Amino acid sequence: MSKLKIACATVNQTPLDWTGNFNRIVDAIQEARELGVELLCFPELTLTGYGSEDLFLSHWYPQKALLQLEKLVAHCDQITVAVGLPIRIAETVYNCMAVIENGQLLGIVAKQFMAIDGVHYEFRWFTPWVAREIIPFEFSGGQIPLGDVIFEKKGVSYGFEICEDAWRGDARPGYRLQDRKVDVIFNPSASHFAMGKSEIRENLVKKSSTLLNATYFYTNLLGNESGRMIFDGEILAARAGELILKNELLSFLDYQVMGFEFEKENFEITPVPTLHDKNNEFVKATSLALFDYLRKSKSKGFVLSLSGGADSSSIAVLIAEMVRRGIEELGVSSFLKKIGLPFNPQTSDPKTEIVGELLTTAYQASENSSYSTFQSAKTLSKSIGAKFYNWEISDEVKSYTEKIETALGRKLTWKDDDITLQNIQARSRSPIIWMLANINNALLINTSNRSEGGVGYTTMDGDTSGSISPIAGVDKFFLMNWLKWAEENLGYHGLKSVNALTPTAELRPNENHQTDETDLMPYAVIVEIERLAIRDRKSPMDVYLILKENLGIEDGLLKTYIKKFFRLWSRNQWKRERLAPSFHLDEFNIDPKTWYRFPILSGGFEEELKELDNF
Ligand SMILES: Nc1ncnc2c1ncn2[C@@H]1O[C@H](COP(=O)(O)OP(=O)(O)OC[C@H]2O[C@@H]([n+]3cccc(C(=O)O)c3)[C@H](O)[C@@H]2O)[C@@H](O)[C@H]1O
Ligand SMILES: Nc1ncnc2c1ncn2[C@@H]1O[C@H](COP(=O)(O)OP(=O)(O)OP(=O)(O)O)[C@@H](O)[C@H]1O
Ligand SMILES: NC(=O)CC[C@H](N)C(=O)O
Repeated sequence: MSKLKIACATVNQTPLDWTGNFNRIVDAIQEARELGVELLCFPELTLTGYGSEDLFLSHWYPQKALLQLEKLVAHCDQITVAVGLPIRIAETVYNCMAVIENGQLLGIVAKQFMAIDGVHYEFRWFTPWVAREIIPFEFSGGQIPLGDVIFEKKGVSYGFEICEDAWRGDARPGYRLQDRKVDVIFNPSASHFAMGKSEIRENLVKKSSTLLNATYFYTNLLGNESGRMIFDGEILAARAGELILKNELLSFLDYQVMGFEFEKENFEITPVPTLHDKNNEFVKATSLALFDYLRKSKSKGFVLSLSGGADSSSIAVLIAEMVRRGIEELGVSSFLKKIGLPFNPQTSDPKTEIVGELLTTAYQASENSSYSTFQSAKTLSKSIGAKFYNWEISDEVKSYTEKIETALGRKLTWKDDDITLQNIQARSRSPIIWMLANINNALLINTSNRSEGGVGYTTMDGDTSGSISPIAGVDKFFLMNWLKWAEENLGYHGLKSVNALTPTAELRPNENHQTDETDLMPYAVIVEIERLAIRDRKSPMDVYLILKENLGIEDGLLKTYIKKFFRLWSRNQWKRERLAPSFHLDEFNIDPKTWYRFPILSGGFEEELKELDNF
């Protein structure tokens, strides 16, 4: 029985970077050839990038992708390559995989099921292909089959389930591939990263291999392709229910190629061990996403208003980790070249030096800031090597306040003007930190987390200022635990004082002892309500009935929390519409442009909350 060396490639693409996308594919093919690979599968929509959005709807974009495919054919000598691209036929666009062999296009497979849940909106761009249909397609002066096509190489037959195809239970194309007795099924994917997702995929791939009686290969795109979604570049293979191939996820490399020698029979199965840890997944995904965002936006670094509290401190650590992981995997010079930083580290600690070049932090004290947050910010910033500034915003706050008092002809007081007096502090920090971002040509980081976003606990154009919002997809409860984990497991001893603080906005006079949780409710409760109300789309009454069983909170208090959440949620949709782009990191998020849409103006659940009150 002949053997066939099969591999998958993952690749970090960018919409509209035609040359870069093409070259990375060609480089991966070259590496595969050097490894003796005979059949190589790339992820979904490799030639264009998955996140091309409404470019897919145009005529010229799929046409140009087809020209890229024509060009690629010449690079596929002595190898079979499957690569993803959009194909337009008259007024419909299909999400396809093209199979090229020895300088010839053999055929094109079209996706049958559209991904439409959570962050996916494929029906906007693509039409599902009808099972069993195959049509002739004109290509380079000839005709090739397009549709529900299968292929064969050296006696090994193979077919495709394109990403979502595999997630559709009994309807999945894999069952018909099984009827057609294929030996190998490839799943080229563009599957968004979410903590815990890799384990779900492993189970899908293992189950598919037994269910469909085939060796099942899976390959995902890599990196922060186009802003919000992160791809983890996962490559997997399973046979007879055992995982036999898995790569290192969330790589900083342009591409990875991984595979093995396939035999129909006599195949020795060596299961690969796997390890899943959300804390680790979070830091890997976010640091890679920051790296890609930095280089793809051609920015020169990051600016962070660092309060010493949990949110801003977690971002400082994520940027330090971006440098640590990046130089560990790419090496110092390659890392610096990729981000376009003309800089030569002079010491034996390049990581700290590079953090100093890339990250500028500033503590901006108001009259209500405490010495402990200042110490915490300074210690952390210095410990990672970031630039640290420290100034007061009291003059600006005083100047604005006096101007409005003169205009109104009255004094502002904490009794009558609480929110105004809080917000002016947060807003006075914004213009000056934006100046640093402009001077450095750097990205200003917004520090919002999902819990704050859910209840709008943030000042618009104050602490919402920023160009990216890296942690807006995770809840505060998770972040606080993650920071403790990072102090212990990643060696960030500078987090000791951060982890000792109670979350507070420090916007009211000190004698008020303001804390986030007294202003709102315990963060652990926000998480529970948010999961049910947003992730599971439950009504206020359902949220109450479920939490009443699970949380052990006094009835009246629980109702108060739930009412507060739904009221604040509704009132603050407009704020979520205005947050800087954020990364999708968890099983759900509250970003109106990706996971959760909600009316900006609404009745705010008043009827439902009254029913809850009267229950
Ligand atoms: N539907 C709608 N569409 C568009 N705009 C709408 C709107 N409803 C209200 N607005 C506008 O919203 C404004 C109110 O929003 P905004 O000015 O942001 O202020 P607001 O949401 O009223 O207050 C900010 C809250 O965030 C807390 N905070 C601020 C800063 C930092 C932190 C921290 O944790 O460190 C916490 C602060 O304690 C306070 O509870 C109104 O003046 C109005 O202009
Ligand atoms: N004294 C300060 N100096 C610099 N930036 C500040 C200061 N106070 C607040 N900020 C900015 O406003 C943001 C919002 O504050 P918030 O309290 O929500 O977050 P945090 O202080 O980082 O964390 P925590 O809520 O745990 O205290 C901060 O992340 C920071 O960017
Ligand atoms: N691109 C897709 O088809 C995504 C499908 C699937 N829901 C996933 O997240 O993996």
